[in-house]
Order: sequence, then structure tokens, then C-alpha cells
Amino acid sequence: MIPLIPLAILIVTSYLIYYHVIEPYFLSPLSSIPNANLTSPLSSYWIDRKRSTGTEVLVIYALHQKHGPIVRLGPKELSINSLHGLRVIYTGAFEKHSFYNDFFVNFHTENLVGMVHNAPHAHQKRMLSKIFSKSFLQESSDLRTISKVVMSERVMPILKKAGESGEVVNVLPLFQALGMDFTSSFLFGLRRGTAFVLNIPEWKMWLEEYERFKFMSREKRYMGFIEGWCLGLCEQTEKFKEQDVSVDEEKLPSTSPVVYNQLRQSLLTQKEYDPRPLNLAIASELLDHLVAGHETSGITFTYMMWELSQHPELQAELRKELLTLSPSLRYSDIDGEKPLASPSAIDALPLLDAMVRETLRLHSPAPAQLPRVTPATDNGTSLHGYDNIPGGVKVSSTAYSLHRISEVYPRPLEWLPQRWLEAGDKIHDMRRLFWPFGSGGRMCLGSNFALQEIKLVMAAVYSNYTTSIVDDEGIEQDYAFIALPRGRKLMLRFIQVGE
Ligand code: HEM
Repeated sequence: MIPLIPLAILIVTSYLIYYHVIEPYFLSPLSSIPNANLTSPLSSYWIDRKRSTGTEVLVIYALHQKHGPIVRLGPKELSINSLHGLRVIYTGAFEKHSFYNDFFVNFHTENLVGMVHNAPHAHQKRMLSKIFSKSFLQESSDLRTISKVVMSERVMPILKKAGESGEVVNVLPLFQALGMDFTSSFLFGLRRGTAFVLNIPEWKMWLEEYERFKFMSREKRYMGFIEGWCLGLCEQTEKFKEQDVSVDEEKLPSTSPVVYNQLRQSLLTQKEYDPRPLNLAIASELLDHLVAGHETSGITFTYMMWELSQHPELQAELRKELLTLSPSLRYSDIDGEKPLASPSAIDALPLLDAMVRETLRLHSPAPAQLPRVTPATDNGTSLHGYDNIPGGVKVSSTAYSLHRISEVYPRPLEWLPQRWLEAGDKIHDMRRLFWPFGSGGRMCLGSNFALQEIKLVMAAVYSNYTTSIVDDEGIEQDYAFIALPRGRKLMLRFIQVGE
């Protein structure tokens, strides 16, 4: 008679070897895809180590250079670097990976960034799509008023003072604050929005809290400093909706809380079947906008100014283009009551557009993996000729690697805005592969808002100043999910140009 215990051990061991070695290494539909590392079919340890040391983005780029557009990072994880991959995964609306739910849900309450499933996501996105469309934003009188106040009364006077005194400016925190003031004013109205540009020491304290917040668990984040701050803004907005005046704010024009109102009204109509408490559903969504809005645009401003500061000849070319605006964004035109140049006129400037694009290409604020999961379908998914990829496989692309495909972007490591103006037929592929805001149904909600804001601010700065670098130590990007300069600073000098 065969002893039972050794037999059981043999069966279990054979099963484990089959399941964890033979199947993933030799039999899985993923087994013929190039491996990132010898251990990748067996365990995620190798790629997780790269993740934990912050080198994942650069490692994935190097892997694609070596192995081509598809690489296996773990037993059930692939990285794809091609237009084909973008079409299949992102235009194909694969659902988000649970990573988003862990890192982006605020108040234990779901929002657009953190939602994994497509159906509730699409429902909530429809509530907000119109007010973030390019045409709505360009025509919005609220956003025009906000732009006028934030530019003419806040940031440009600060730069003027710095220009006159020769004071060196750390542009990263100042322009991140600007991103926050723009976004919060559009969300809550000018009077309830922030004015951090005018109080940089307070802003730096907020940033310190936020650096901690980014690495906290959902539980730790719950009703801490940042969530409490956002809930406070929502409560103030609700309280002053009827009567939008208080003594110390009389000087500020009143604008509507465009996003707050739209979201609240839309969520109210589905109150019976949405289990989320209304105030937390609103606060969770709006906190994501505040977070997404300040850091990413602050990074874009910083790198565009850094690149331009190294190219005085391009600053001069840009200024020539900017002076075709009527009214211009020179101090003589933006001081006083006159309206600013129209967003559509600024948007139509080709060199400015090329410079903003090139900055978002080379210095993407969100350069890391945007992970999705393959759906469970009868025939599986096909990617780059590898068929029958089963459901539940984590698949992702990165803006960092896509933006360095040299067949589409020759000399990919150089900041060459002219590439967007001289591309000829190649422009179609360049635009399709341009991925700073992601693509498909989960693409950035605020991309039009961000572009309108970035173009206005950069146009106003370079209509009036030349910039030069005083200290750029630590300027290389820290390739986390959001890629700030490692040194968290860029010191520039602003010199006013004559009329
Ligand atoms: C230069 C500025 C910005 C960049 C580079 C950027 C980048 C991105 C990226 C890459 C995503 C996609 C994430 C994914 O698919 O996993 C995203 C999503 C999102 N962004 Fe932005 N963003 C910017 C500005 C903004 C602003 C100003 C707002 C709001 C006012 C905003 C709100 C959002 C929201 C709500 C989502 C989630 C969209 C969804 O899942 O449907 N972003 N952003």
C-alpha cells in the first residue's frame, strides 16, 4: 500500500511546481512575450523592487528599447509601448487597476480618478464633461474674471516687483500656487477659492502637509489636514451660495462656483440610488481636481520656463508671436479694467502651442504607468501578435516611454518645439502618441482647463520678461506618479523687456 502522507506531499508539490513554474514559464499565453527579468514569469518581486526605489519609469523605458513594444514585467503584468497598445487598452476602455482605488479615493468615497469600474465612472464623468470642454471654458465669463484677477492682481504684480528689485524667484511653489488658485476658484468661485499666490509661506505649509498626504493610507488620510481643508471649502461654498458677500471680500468680483454647482445639482438628481453621502461625494471629487490641478500645471510651468531660460533666441521668437495678440498681455494692456486677450486668440498661437506641447512631451507631469486590467472575454486579448491573453492581466503604458519613440519623435531627448511646426505628414502620429493626459474614457477631465491656464500664464510672462537660470540644482524629474523636480525648486531671474 502507498503511504498517504508522502503521496499527498508529492501531489501538492507537483501542483505547486506546475502552477507557479511550468505554467507561467512555458504554457501561459504570456510565456513567449519577452521577459523584463528571468524571474518575471514567476514573481513580481523584481518589478516591485524597482517600484519601491522609484526607478520603475526609467527601467521600463530601457526595457522597451531593448525588447520592443511589449514586455512581461511580472507573472500577470505587461508593459506596452505603441500606438497599437494605446488603441487596444485605453481606447478599448479596459477597466482601471485596483491601484487607483487604494491611492486616489478620498473620504472613503469614490471619485473619477479612483473609480475602477467603467459604468459608474462614465455616469459621473458625463456630469462634468460639458463644463470642462474647450468651448465652454473659452466662453466662460467666470473663468475670464478669474483669469483677470489671478493674473493682473496677483501673479504679475509679484513678478513686476521681483523684476524691479532683481530678486530671484523660486518658480516651482509660486506657479504651483497659481495652479491651485486657478483651479479652486473655478471649483468654488473666486471668493471661496484660494489666494495662495499672495501667501507663499502658508502655501509652503500646505505643500508640506500634502507631501505627507500623498504617502498615507486611505485610513490615515480620512479627515486629516488635507481632507478637512477641502471639506471646509465645500462647506463655505454651500453656506455662501445664497448671499455671496462678506466684508473683507467686497473688493473681489463674485464668480459662480462652476464645478461645485454642476456636480451638486447632478448628484442630487440621483440621490435615491447613490449610496454615497452627498457632501462627501462632492468633496471627494473636488479634492481630486484640486490635487490634479495644482501639481501638474506647476510642473509644466516650471519646465517650460527652465527650457526657455536656456534658449534666449526662442524667448525672442515667442515674444514676437505674443506681441501679435490684440489686446496684448503687456502690463500696459492688462493693468486696469480692460479684459485680457481672448483664450481662443491665445490658443491659436502656433509657437506657444508647440512649446507647451514639447514641454508636456519631454517633461510629462504624469510620466508613469497608468495601469488597466484585461477583460475576461471568450477569445482573450491580442496584443502585438500575442493572442489569448486572459482576463485579469495588468497592462499599462507610460507617457515617458511613448514620448521617446524615436521613429515618431526624432532626437527624443531634446526639447525641440519646432518639431511640432515642421512635422509634415508625421504630425498625425505625433499627436496620436502625445499622452500627457492619457487617452480614452479615462483621459484627464481637466486637460482643456490646464492648457488654457498654462498658455495664458506663459503668454503673459514672456510678453513682459526674459528669464534666466540662477540655480537649477535638482531639476531632474523625480519619476513618481507625479514627477516634480527632485530639488523641489527652480530659481529664476525675471528681467522686464522694454515696450
Ligand atoms: C498639465 C496638467 C495636467 C496633466 C498633465 C494631467 C494628467 C492626467 C492624466 C495622465 C490623467 C489620466 C490618469 C489615468 O488614466 O490613469 C488625468 C486624469 C484626471 N485629471 Fe488631469 N492632468 C492635468 C490637469 C488637471 C486639472 C487642471 C484637473 C481638474 C481641474 C484634472 C483633473 C483630472 C481628473 C478628474 C482625472 C480623472 C479622469 C477620469 O478618470 O475620467 N487634471 N490627468
